[in-house]
Amino acid sequence: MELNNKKWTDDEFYGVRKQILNTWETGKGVADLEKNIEYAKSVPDHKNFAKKMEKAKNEGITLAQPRAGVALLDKHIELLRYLQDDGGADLLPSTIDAYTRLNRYDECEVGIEESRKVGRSLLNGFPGVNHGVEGCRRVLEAVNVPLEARHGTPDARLLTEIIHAAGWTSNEGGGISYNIPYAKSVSIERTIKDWQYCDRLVGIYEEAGVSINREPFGPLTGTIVPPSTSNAVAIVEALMAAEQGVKSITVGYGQCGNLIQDVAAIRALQSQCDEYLRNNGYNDCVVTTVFHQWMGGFPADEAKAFGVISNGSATAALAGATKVIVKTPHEAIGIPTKEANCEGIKTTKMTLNLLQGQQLPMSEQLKTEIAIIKAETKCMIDKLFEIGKGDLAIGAVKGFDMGVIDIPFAPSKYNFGKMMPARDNNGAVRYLKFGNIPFTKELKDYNVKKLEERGKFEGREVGFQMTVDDIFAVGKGRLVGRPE
Ligand SMILES: CCC[C@H]1O[C@@H](n2cnc3c(N)ncnc32)[C@H](O)[C@@H]1O
Repeated sequence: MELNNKKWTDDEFYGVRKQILNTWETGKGVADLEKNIEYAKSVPDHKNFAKKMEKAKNEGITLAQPRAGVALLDKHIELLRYLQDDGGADLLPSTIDAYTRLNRYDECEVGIEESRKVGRSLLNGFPGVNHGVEGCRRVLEAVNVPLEARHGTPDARLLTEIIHAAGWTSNEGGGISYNIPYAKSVSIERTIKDWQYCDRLVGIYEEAGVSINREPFGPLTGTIVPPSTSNAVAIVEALMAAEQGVKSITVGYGQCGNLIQDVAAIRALQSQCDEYLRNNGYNDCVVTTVFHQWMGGFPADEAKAFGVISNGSATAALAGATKVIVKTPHEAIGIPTKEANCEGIKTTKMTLNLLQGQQLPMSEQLKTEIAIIKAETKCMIDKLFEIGKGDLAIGAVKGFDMGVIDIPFAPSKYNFGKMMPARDNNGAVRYLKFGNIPFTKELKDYNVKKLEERGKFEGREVGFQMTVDDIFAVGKGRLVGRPE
């Protein structure tokens, strides 16, 4: 099938569906799409992700959502109920394990078996495909808030069929955001097509009256990604999802650390995503935003980790993000215990509650940062439309090949890999090397000027050593990687 940014026909969709459902035995359990939709229709409104996100946006509140996932079904249910009841999570995940993300369901079977033997999770997440629609429905029926699959799966087609048949009304990911940061040699054409399938499935549920939320993965490599780079990817994935019939879209952004720039990134993301959707004829989408607490290196000291978590929560609230993704005091170690995960949520909710109703007021500085982010984002997206001759999917594939969008520190061989970021003297993330990103001269000059201010302050050359120092800075307890 040729790649293009057009809604799939029924023949195209159902042709692929038959083949997908045969890739693991649990695919049989979701063969009847009508029955799947009937079950999803039975999910009450308070457990519908799209509805809860829209309500939060209208009320101006920021919801808290953790990450969580373990191998065994009963343990996973116990974990989610604990995070809901003791932590106060407004929304729940099921973080899917790495084998599932690579479609290695046979390894999941082994992992589940071994986990049963030793009585603890030997998988780094919940193997949703192996537990099948029955298992995933048990998870949904055991909790009282909406449920989302969070993962990093280039080919999530079978997982998506199963989770939505189980009444999970949100799915994270996208053809770019779950490829470039997660895979080494999967083509962007392949993953855009596979995620068009996932989005078309959501469109079919929507057309049958079941609202389902889609969340492109905002942070990407989570390593000082400039806001306009991650905003551009989020908006491109939102546009491609809308073409397949998705109506509820949560665009995301990973905290960078300078308060004004982070607030500007969320404000720019919300308004520019609305604008691009409207200008491309998608007038009935509901766009919300998600702010990911700091995704880079964390301090091992738990008290300091709580400082990072609180800081991220405050930024999310002041930005007016619709939801915030919670980190835990075990971030520097790895997968958190349920207690540590719970503490991360409580710290987050305490900060959100204290700031409820407060948002950072507009200022000259904030206005400038919003304008810079929007202008940089526009340069990238409009170039994709141009080289795709109006087709965004074709433009995205060509654009990555040309370095029009270039994600720092990405493992994918399809990423251009010439752009390099670094923080300015206030910690805002700027472009140190532009690679082939098609910025205007004034935008390039702005970035250069901001980095030269830092060089002058630190008494050193502007260069890659700043980037290296910035990567380790937060783990060492500061934002800007000052020379030692
Ligand atoms: C892109 C997401 C990275 C974050 O995702 C967390 N994460 C991954 N897997 C699990 C899990 N099974 N339970 C709780 N958190 C998890 C990591 O700690 C990191 O912060």
